[in-house]
Amino acid sequence: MFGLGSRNEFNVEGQTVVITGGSEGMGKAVALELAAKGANIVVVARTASKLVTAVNEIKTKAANKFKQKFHYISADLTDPAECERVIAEVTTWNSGAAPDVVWCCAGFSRPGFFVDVPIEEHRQQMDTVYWTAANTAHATLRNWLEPVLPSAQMKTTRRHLIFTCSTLAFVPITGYSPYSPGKAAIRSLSDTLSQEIEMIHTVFPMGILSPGFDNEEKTKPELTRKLEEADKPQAPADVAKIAISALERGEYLITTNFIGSMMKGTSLGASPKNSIVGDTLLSCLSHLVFLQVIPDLRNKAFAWGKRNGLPGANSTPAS
Ligand SMILES: NC(=O)C1=CN([C@@H]2O[C@H](COP(=O)(O)OP(=O)(O)OC[C@H]3O[C@@H](n4cnc5c(N)ncnc54)[C@H](OP(=O)(O)O)[C@@H]3O)[C@@H](O)[C@H]2O)C=CC1
Ligand SMILES: CCCCCCCCCCCCCCCC(=O)[C@@H](N)CO
Repeated sequence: MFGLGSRNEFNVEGQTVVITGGSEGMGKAVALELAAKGANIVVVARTASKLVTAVNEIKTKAANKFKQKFHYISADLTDPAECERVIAEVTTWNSGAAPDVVWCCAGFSRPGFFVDVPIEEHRQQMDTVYWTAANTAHATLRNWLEPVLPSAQMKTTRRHLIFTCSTLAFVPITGYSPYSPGKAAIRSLSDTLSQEIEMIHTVFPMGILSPGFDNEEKTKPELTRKLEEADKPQAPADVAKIAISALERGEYLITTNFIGSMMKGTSLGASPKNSIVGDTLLSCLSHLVFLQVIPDLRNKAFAWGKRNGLPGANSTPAS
């Protein structure tokens, strides 16, 4: 938990890993990295054609192509029954053994000012961001924690359930109101589960140069772009590598760059820490930094509002 040892806390060689949202972006990058480390991989997303292409690419990265297996399942994870089906199908495919690692990467953002985004879309974002993760976690943990008769017990490897959040769960930015609340809910679920089980980790990326990012740029307000200009979006492969190294060190809340760590520091609260000394110092330092950052963000928003008017003022009223 404290990341002090040199032991690899996330050895996936020979293990079976399920990655939701594994057909593109960060999820696919995670799949490619873990295939190269010797894992069997199952990627899950809705669009089968993208999954087929992804699996073919993931296969080429296998450390041992004679031993490793690859599979995809098309499912809409906003539906809890679909998550149960996914875990059951993986278990059958895996010769009756549950997956060892489940990494929730599914999700995307549809930015816009709160009043400009129809209320149904806010609810859909909660489904896409929070419920895909919570449904997957629920189905997985029910499977993992199911009591087994002593005579049927077998030695299981160390299991890991990993959520993919966003640093917006630490520091919200205007324009992401359809999205950040779902990510903040994942963080809360993660902290709650960390008191129940030891196998939970959550990754908080900054911008990722993925197909999802290209899409969100289409509806992102100019002000949002301005407020996040300090962020230099990272390549999916870099985000995957940095997150996996942190998992190997046994970290719990994982950030992928300096600004992300500052955002975590200022919002660490009662979350379990990776390192008592390191995280406490980070927290102190980031609180000092944010004394200046918070008014800066607010002033930029105020100045933008003065120039452009209130959100919603020019939008057509809901019918
Ligand atoms: N891009 C960014 O800047 C950032 C992204 N993140 C988070 O990181 C994760 C990965 O993002 P990114 O790399 O951009 O991903 P992409 O948007 O590029 O890919 C999203 C993946 O999720 C799948 N997916 C979406 N909805 C569902 C659903 N209902 N059921 C099953 N699968 C679904 C998509 O496939 P399909 O559409 O076929 O279902 C696809 O495989 C997400 O959780 C995102 O919120 C965090 C910080 C920044
Ligand atoms: C030294 C400290 C300075 C701190 C400045 C704070 C600036 C805020 C940057 C916000 C960046 C948001 C990245 C997440 C994006 C995301 O999750 C979406 N792209 C969704 O896909």
